[in-house]
Amino acid sequence: MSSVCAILGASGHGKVVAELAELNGYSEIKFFDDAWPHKLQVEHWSVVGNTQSLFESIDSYDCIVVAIGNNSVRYSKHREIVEAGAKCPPLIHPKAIVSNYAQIKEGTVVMAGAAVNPFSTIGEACVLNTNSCVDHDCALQDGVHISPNASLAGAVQVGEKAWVGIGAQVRQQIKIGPEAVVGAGATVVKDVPKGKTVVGNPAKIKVSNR
Ligand SMILES: CC(=O)SCCNC(=O)CCNC(=O)[C@H](O)C(C)(C)COP(=O)(O)OP(=O)(O)OC[C@H]1O[C@@H](n2cnc3c(N)ncnc32)[C@H](O)[C@@H]1OP(=O)(O)O
Repeated sequence: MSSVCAILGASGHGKVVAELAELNGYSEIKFFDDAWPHKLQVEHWSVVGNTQSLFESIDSYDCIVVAIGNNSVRYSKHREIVEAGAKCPPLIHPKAIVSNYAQIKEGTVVMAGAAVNPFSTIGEACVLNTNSCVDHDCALQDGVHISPNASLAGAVQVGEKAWVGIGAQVRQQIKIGPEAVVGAGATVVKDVPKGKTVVGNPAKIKVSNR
């Protein structure tokens, strides 16, 4: 029997999510994007409607993933579709390593090479991107993005909708506030306040953001 995955957001990230869904056994992929009907295709997959048409057909899908890079938009759209009754199981790449003792909530995607170690918890609509590492006892709230090759040491806490940039590293037991941004390549050795952007090694609050 065919199982269908709907993806909201016909973006580069959406393409990675489409292949991830195929690897998770979904035989049919349907994209939705507000650029429809102007945009009808993303690579070989069809864009079949916009956000409104997705809501109108929400019961038709075995899995719905919001593949929008912006953390706030992704999380709020995810909540709207969940409240409308969508099924949003997490998608985990067969070559990701997720501990049996970790917890991953709905709407989250775990890309190739990512690792999640024991007793870490990952909220809803998060992105654990390619080769990212979430070590033991971390707690990630909803809507977080850990970019490719970024690493969290043990017991790091990441607040709702925070973004850890590509190749960043975070020392054990650090708290990253909600909606904070850790810049690409940063080394975080102090807590990051809510909504602030930090860059560099050691990471400091970006001047324009103080
Ligand atoms: C699969 C995927 O593609 S997932 C996406 C992966 N992408 C990422 O992880 C990107 C993360 N984003 C960043 O690192 C961004 O550069 C941010 C958010 C830190 C800053 O973005 P912006 O506010 O647009 O900064 P902008 O590019 O205007 O640069 C402003 C200054 O900060 C510096 N700066 C920007 N980012 C960094 C960084 N990561 N580390 C050090 N300095 C930086 C710039 O050199 C510039 O300095 P200058 O004023 O002396 O010339």
